[in-house]
Formats: sequence, C-alpha cells, structure tokens
Amino acid sequence: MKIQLTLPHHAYQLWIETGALSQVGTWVKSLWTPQQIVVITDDTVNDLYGDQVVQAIEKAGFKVSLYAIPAGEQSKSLASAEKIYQFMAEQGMTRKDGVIALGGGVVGDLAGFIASTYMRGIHFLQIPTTLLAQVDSSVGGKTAVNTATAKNLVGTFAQPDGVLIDSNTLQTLEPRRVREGIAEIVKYAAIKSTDLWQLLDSFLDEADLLAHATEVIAACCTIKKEVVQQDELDTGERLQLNFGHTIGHALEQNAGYGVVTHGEGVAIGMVQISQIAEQKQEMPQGTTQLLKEMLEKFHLPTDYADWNEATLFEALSHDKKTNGGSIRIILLEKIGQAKLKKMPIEEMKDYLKK
Ligand SMILES: NC(=O)c1ccc[n+]([C@@H]2O[C@H](COP(=O)([O-])OP(=O)(O)OC[C@H]3O[C@@H](n4cnc5c(N)ncnc54)[C@H](O)[C@@H]3O)[C@@H](O)[C@H]2O)c1
Ligand SMILES: O=C(O)C(=O)C[C@@H](O)[C@H](O)[C@H](O)COP(=O)(O)O
Ligand SMILES: [Zn+2]
Repeated sequence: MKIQLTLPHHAYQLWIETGALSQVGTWVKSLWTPQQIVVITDDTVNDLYGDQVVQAIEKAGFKVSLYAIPAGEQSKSLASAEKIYQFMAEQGMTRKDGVIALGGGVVGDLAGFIASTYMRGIHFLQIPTTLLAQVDSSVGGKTAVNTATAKNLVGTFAQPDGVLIDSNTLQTLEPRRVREGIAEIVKYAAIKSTDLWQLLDSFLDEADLLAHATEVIAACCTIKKEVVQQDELDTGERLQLNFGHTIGHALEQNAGYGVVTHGEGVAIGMVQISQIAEQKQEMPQGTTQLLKEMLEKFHLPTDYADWNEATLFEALSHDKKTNGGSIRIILLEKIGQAKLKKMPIEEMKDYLKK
C-alpha cells in the first residue's frame, strides 16, 4: 500500500508492504538518480540488515558507504552528528548525494538532522525498522538531537523523499521495543480515532497486534499524514501528536536517556497528564482509567516511582509548547478526540507535586 503525503513544497510516498526491504535497490533507483549514498544505521540494525541493504543499493548503481552509531538514545547527540559530518566529508559527499536512515527513531531523527544540515541540506530517505519508527518517527519530517539540557532541543523540519516500511523487520525486535511502539499507537487512537481504539481493544496482546502490523501501521500513518498535511510546522493541529510527551520527555531525560524508553515515557505521560486533567474537571471522569487499562494490556508502565522534581520542572521550561509562563497541554475530550489547553506552569508544577 502507498500513502501520499503532500505538502506545499514537497510530496512523498510511504510504501508500506511486507517484504518491501527485499526491493530496496529498485525503490531507491525509482526515487534518485545514481549518486553517492551514506546509509546511517546503528550497530544492532547493521548486524541484521546492513549488508542486505548496502548490497542491494550498490547493485542498483549507487556508490554506498555505511556509518553505524552505537544503538540507543545516547547516540542521538550533536557529538554523533559531528562524527558523521566528518565521515561524509571524507567520503566526498556533495549536495547531489543522499542519506538513508536504516533503523529506529534514534537513527531516523539523527540521520534526518544530519541530512538537513550537511551542506545546508541533502536528499534523505527513511527505512524505519522499529514499530515506533514505522508508525510515527519516520513520517512527517521532525528531526532532532538531544542535549544535556533537554530532549529534542535541537532539530529541523525536513521531509524525506520517501519512506519504506516493511513489517517483516519487526520479527527481530525485542518485546520491550514492540511495546514502546504500541504506546505511540495508543496515542493516535486516543487523540484521533475510535476505529483504531476499537481495533486495539480487539487485540489480546502484543503478539496479536503484531499479527495485524501492516493494518495498524497504515492506520497510524494515515492519521499522521493528515495531521502533518494540515500543520507541518507544529503550530496548532500537530501539537496533538505530543499527547503525553511533556511528562514523557521529562522522564526520559530525568532517568538518563535510554533508561526509560521514549514509548514508556509517553505511556506514563499520557496517564499522568490525564489524571491531572480529570482532577481539573477538564476531562470526562473515567477516561484515564480506559487509557490505563489499554496500556496495561500491552504491558506498558503508567506510573514512575523515581520522579526528580527539580529536573522534571526544568524540563517543563524547555518543552516546545511552553511560552511566557504557561504550557499548552493536550487533553482528551473523549477517547478518539483531543483538545489543547493552556495551563500556567506553576499550576502544572503544583499538580505534579501532588
Ligand atoms: N521524529 C518524530 O516524529 C519522532 C516520533 C516519535 C519518536 N521519535 C524519537 O524516536 C526515538 C525512539 O525510537 P525507537 O523506539 O525506534 O528507538 P531506537 O531507534 O533506539 O530503537 C530501539 C532499539 O531497537 C533496535 N532495533 C531497531 N530496529 C530493530 C530491528 N528491526 N530488530 C531488532 N532490533 C532493532 C535498535 O538497535 C535499538 O537498540 C526517540 O529518540 C524519540 O524521541 C521521533
Ligand atoms: O510528529 C510530531 O509532531 C510528534 O510530536 C510525534 C512525537 O511522537 C515525537 O516524539 C516527536 O519527536 C516529539 O517532538 P517534540 O516536538 O516534542 O520534540
Ligand atoms: Zn513520540
């Protein structure tokens, strides 16, 4: 199945098909004319899929090199970017050349950031290999690196020329990584789709969801495409995709990048912000419980014992939704429908203290 994402200055397709990775060479050739390519991946994904992808793209007529970062959130950094810029310069990469991200959201966010800044921007393709990256991070053009100050503090909006999504790659994914992708899927359902919520409701567990991976991925990508087409630069509608992310990002940073995964942070964040909203009478009573039950069915956490108040509050001030002493939070009108609400930072802190 192909989903077209059309923006004012750029359009591209998401190709979602089981087994698509075996056609990666012809896919790249259909999008780019022969030139030099650097495949950015991590060491785990490299061991699994690196050779296959490099050989297929070489066979399609491209000069290919590969750079593998250590797997994990710690690698989503300016220090990694610096090393890869250097590598690309040594390879003689020019503006006519391209970057391919092969991996999860860490690789995708970092490689997208590099592609959009090297020589002020070169071509970019996404081959997401985690559930989270297939349903969320590979689509829509947000790129980022973390700094010691905040998660995703530095980044760009830069769309890829195409996204290849092969759910076969999920067969090698660890269960914890499957679950973190499910957190973002529950997010889409909670903010935008009762149909997707019902589908998730019908699954027994993670394995059952994975058996329907292509259907679920297509549903999420369709929602994300519609949101991004309306608000590419994250000024209104797109902010809904940040449901649970203020507390989630703070926790990720608080725990130390990689200790609490992004998806786990989002799961906890969605439940905690919903609890606050229910206390404020801003959300129908019982909605948080529904959310909690859905996340727990997929063995996701919904609370966190080791909050560090100081770093949590510091993180709030660096959230991109914070402005002039208040923060925009995302609440649920009901399951399947979200709304934005401004909240004074001090009030948010009071609730978090409780
Ligand atoms: N740009 C966006 O719109 C967006 C959206 C959501 C999340 N994100 C970002 O994505 C990141 C999280 O992404 P993630 O969960 O994919 O993490 P990740 O990229 O760290 O991947 C998780 C782990 O899975 C391994 N892995 C990847 N593919 C595999 C496969 N097929 N088989 C076996 N192992 C595999 C990786 O080596 C890694 O150890 C966070 O940094 C988050 O901020 C970005
Ligand atoms: O695409 C978006 O927009 C999102 O907010 C998707 C989120 O799942 C993702 O984690 C994103 O990277 C968060 O971005 P940020 O703007 O909060 O840094
Ligand atoms: Zn996210």
